[in-house]
Order: sequence, then C-alpha cells, then structure tokens
Amino acid sequence: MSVSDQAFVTLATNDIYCQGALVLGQSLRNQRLTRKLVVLITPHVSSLLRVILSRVFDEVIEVNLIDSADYIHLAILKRPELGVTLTKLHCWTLTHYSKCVFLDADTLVLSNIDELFERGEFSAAPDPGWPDCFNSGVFVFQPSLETHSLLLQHATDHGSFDGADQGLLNSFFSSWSTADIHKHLPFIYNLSSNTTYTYSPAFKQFGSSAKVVHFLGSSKPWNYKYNPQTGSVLQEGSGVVHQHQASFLNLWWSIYHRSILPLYESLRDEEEHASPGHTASLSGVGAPYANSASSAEEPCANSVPSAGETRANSMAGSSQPWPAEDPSELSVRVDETPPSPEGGHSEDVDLAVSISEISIQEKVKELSPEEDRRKWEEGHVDYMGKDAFARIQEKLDRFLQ
Ligand SMILES: O=c1ccn([C@@H]2O[C@H](COP(=O)(O)OP(=O)(O)O[C@H]3O[C@H](CO)[C@@H](O)[C@H](O)[C@H]3O)[C@@H](O)[C@H]2O)c(=O)[nH]1
Ligand SMILES: [Mn+2]
Repeated sequence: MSVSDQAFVTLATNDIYCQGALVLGQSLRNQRLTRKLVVLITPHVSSLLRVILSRVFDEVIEVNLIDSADYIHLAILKRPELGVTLTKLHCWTLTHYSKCVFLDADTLVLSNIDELFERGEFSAAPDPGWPDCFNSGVFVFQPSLETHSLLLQHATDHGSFDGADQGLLNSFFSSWSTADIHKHLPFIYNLSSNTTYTYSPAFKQFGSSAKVVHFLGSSKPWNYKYNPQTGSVLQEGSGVVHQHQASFLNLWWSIYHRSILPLYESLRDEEEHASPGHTASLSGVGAPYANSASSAEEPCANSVPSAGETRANSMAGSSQPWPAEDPSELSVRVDETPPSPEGGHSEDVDLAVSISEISIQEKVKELSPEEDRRKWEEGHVDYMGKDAFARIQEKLDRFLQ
C-alpha cells in the first residue's frame, strides 16, 4: 500500500504547545509509524523549537495568516478570536497529501492507529460534553483548497458557535451526527483523559483498548510538575487528579523526559561542536536539561528519532527565513532536591544533587540580578538562560569527580 501521500498532522502556534506536539509526534513514532509526520506552526514559534520539532517531524510547515488571501483577513477582522481556529483549518491546504489524520497537540497516541486512514472525510469521535457534536481534537480529512476556502467562507459568514474550530467544523460538517455511522470514530480514538471517571464501569470495560488519549480542557500535561525519580506527576494544588488521568499524565511525562529533553541536550552538543559561523541562529539558547549523567545511563539512542530531512516549508505566501535570534517563550525548570538540614558542609550538598522536579513554564521576563541570584540559590535554575551551561558544567564536573 502506498502510504507516502498520507500524513498525521498537528498544530502548535507557540513554544508551549510545541511541547505537546513533540510528545505526540514521538508517541506516533513509538507505534510503528508508517505515515509522514507534519506539524503546522505560526511565525511566533521560536527558532529553537523549530529545530527541535524538525528532529521529530518530517515536515515543519509555517503557516502565515497575515500574508494569506483577503478572505482570511476579513474573517480575522470580523472575529479576531478565531485566529488560532483558522490556523487549524490550514491543514486542508496540505494538498501534497491525499488523506490525513489531524491530532491536537494535547493528544497522546498509545497504539498504532493506521486503520484511521481507511475512513473518509469527515470522521471524528463524539465530544464527551455533547455527543451529538464531534470533538475536533482527532479527525480524518482530505486536503483540498476548495474545502479550505469553503471553510473560511463559512467562518466569515457564520462565525463559530463556540468561538473556535470545533463549533465551526461541526456546523460545516453538520450531517456528521446522522448521515454515516462510519464517520463516527469510536471513543477509543479520542478518549478524554479527564472524563474517564464519569462513567467508570465503561472505562473499566473498554479503557484498556484506548488508542488516543486527549488532554482536553484547561489543564494540560505541561502544566503539571513531574518527578522523574518516581515517574509521576506531582499532585499538588486544588485539582484532584483521578487515577486514570494520572497514569496518562505520567505516560506523557515519561516520553517527554526520556525522548524530548535529550533532543535539547543533543542540540546543545551539536552547537558546541559547530563552527562559530554556524551557531548564530542558536546562540543564546541553553539546554534545559541538566542531568547529563543520568541521561547517559539510559539507552536513549533508540528513542531519539531520526526524522527525514526537515523541510521548513512556507505556505500561504510566507517565505521569511527563521528569525536569527529570538528568545524561546518557554523555560524548562529542573529543580533540585533542597539540601537536607543534616547535610553538613557544602560539598555534601553538591553530591546530593538529584533532579526531583521538572516543569515547563512560560519564560519569565527579566529578573533583577538579586532576584536572579536568590532563585539560583534556591535551586530554581533557568537552564534556558544565557550562561546556564557553564554553571551546569561546573556542577556536573564536581558531581562526576
Ligand atoms: O494557543 C494555542 C491553542 C491551541 N493550539 C492548537 O489547537 C489545538 C486545540 O486547542 P486545545 O487547547 O487542545 O483545545 P481543547 O482543550 O482540546 O478544546 C476543545 O475545543 C477546541 C476549540 O474548539 C478544539 O480545537 C479542541 O479540539 C477541543 O477538544 C491544540 O491542541 C493545539 O494543536 C495552539 O497551537 N496554540
Ligand atoms: Mn485538545
């Protein structure tokens, strides 16, 4: 079967959602990937993340709404909140593929889902909140410029009843709920992680056959903190995390820790070995990953994908090169265990260094030097910061002696 003209497609409009896209892409690669992997990004995504994305995805395609045709302009002017929504609709412009499966960046693939390519446009699973609507986090579609412009026209004429893509797509593909049962994907292809417990006998019966988990709603996996030593997310704060949800979150984070963080680290190594002339586009970017010692113990070579040549394609009229130096919006924090009170003199503290907490945050702008120093002393280290690597190296050297 010829499958090179079929693809899995996702979308990330900023560096934070890129973290989700990376884990999703890696989760697809972990399940005997037979189709191309495509990520749509917008100009806002930093050059660091574009490089990292290109290690996992076959194609990193920038879509630029501003340079697009006038009807998009009109739609945006009329309904500015549809910005991100319209970006998702750009997946219909991928006409070098005959059929695609779109997956939200907050989904995680648990087993091979190639059979979805046997379905036609428009196939999707019911939304758990209103099952007569489909959820637009996972769907099968057929790229077509005609459909694309009809969708945009629909957005201009009717807007969207939820202000986003799901409302728009449901009113556009309005016969979904009644016309053809083959276009109803089983719930196991879009299992919402936070509603599993609302019908727990069903989850008990069918949950083990789940193929795609969707972290829909406001708390995304990257909002949690993770302890790589226990392999679990830290359940602090108000929200109660149900057991099933916690195990999906743990799975997301274990992929992030095992396969995505090492990509940052290998990029940093490459940057160091590259000639100075070639480092310009990555300068100012530090690796967020401190614990080289422990990552070296893990056989992570298998999990680091060797994706095909990256094509930083430009669509919809945009052809700008990547910005030479733009700060990443995200910061990965690796917080160390605080020294124990009995720890004694300072050398013990360094030897006791162990990574107990990883979190992903939007980068905090410009701390004062005093604040910066206090954070460092407290163990809150901004590994994306300018001179972070020199400090990490010092620590590692002492640790390894
Ligand atoms: O700032 C953003 C927000 C969203 N996205 C992309 O758009 C998708 C949808 O957003 P998400 O935060 O995942 O929305 P959900 O919590 O899943 O909410 C629901 O409602 C959305 C709006 O209708 C639909 O897009 C979703 O599929 C549906 O599950 C994301 O996964 C990303 O791929 C970005 O790239 N950047
Ligand atoms: Mn989603």
